[in-house]
Amino acid sequence: MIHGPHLTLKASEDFPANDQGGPATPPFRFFRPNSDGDVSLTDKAALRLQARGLRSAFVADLDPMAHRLAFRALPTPLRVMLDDANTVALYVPKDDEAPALRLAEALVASGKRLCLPRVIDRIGTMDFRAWMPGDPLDEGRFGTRHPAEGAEALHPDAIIAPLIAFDAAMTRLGQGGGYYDRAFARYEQALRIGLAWSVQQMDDLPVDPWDLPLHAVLTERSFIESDREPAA
Ligand SMILES: Nc1nc2c(c(=O)[nH]1)N(C=O)[C@@H](CNc1ccc(C(=O)N[C@@H](CCC(=O)O)C(=O)O)cc1)CN2
Ligand SMILES: Nc1ncnc2c1ncn2[C@@H]1O[C@H](COP(=O)(O)OP(=O)(O)OP(=O)(O)O)[C@@H](O)[C@H]1O
Repeated sequence: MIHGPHLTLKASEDFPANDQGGPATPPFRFFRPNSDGDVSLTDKAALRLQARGLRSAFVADLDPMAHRLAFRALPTPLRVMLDDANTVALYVPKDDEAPALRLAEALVASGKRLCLPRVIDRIGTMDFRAWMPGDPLDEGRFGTRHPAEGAEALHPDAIIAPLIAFDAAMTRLGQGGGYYDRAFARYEQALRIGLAWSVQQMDDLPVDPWDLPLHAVLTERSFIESDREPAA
């Protein structure tokens, strides 16, 4: 539907190279699998394994100062994209995921209500519960954390989502539970914004029929925006 060659990208904001004192990292490119290869790199599970390894090596190698500074600011094009969004969903990062909660203060300062996902069951259902910096978090499934019991359920206007990998067509590869796919389908008017380390960008991820493309991805180096109308 929305995927395809018509979906071209512009780098709306490329952060100055190495402005955070971090290592210069060339964009990673996956080798396309060849037809007689014995490892299918198009297989989502194999891609997840490799992408997790890359992400973890990248984060381990990151200069501590660069890590501390990453994702601290809300870049102007993202701020503009979020102009009409009252309620923004962040996530509590685990493992080496991009540190989404660092955006919380800036979002609150620009008048947004925040919410976080709460996993409801093991078959892919989650909802979004109100949260403010400083509010307590409960332990959830899969090592995730979510707002405490009783936090108000909110309808997000923008969903800032974790990911394992993304590509130039704004395809998102997640943990494989389908939690975000379902949330994107349920809140189909909401903006879908991926948050990732730049090393998580790959060439041509496989697309399943239920995959909805992201509207933008924010990395520690750039803000990559799809050129189609947001929340169409
Ligand atoms: N930080 C964060 N929160 C999130 C997600 C996420 O990807 N990251 N989710 C995105 O969907 C939802 C939770 N779903 C998740 C599904 C699988 C795993 C995961 O790490 N799976 C491990 C096995 C863990 C286990 O079974 O205990 C794995 O696949 O190796 C994490 C979250 C909602 N909250
Ligand atoms: N809108 C939907 N409704 C019902 N099931 C869905 C929907 N979207 C995806 N699924 C199911 O979720 C499962 C996992 O999908 P996929 O491998 O694309 O997950 P993912 O996007 O990587 O994970 P996540 O969204 O949890 O980060 C698939 O079996 C798929 O059938």
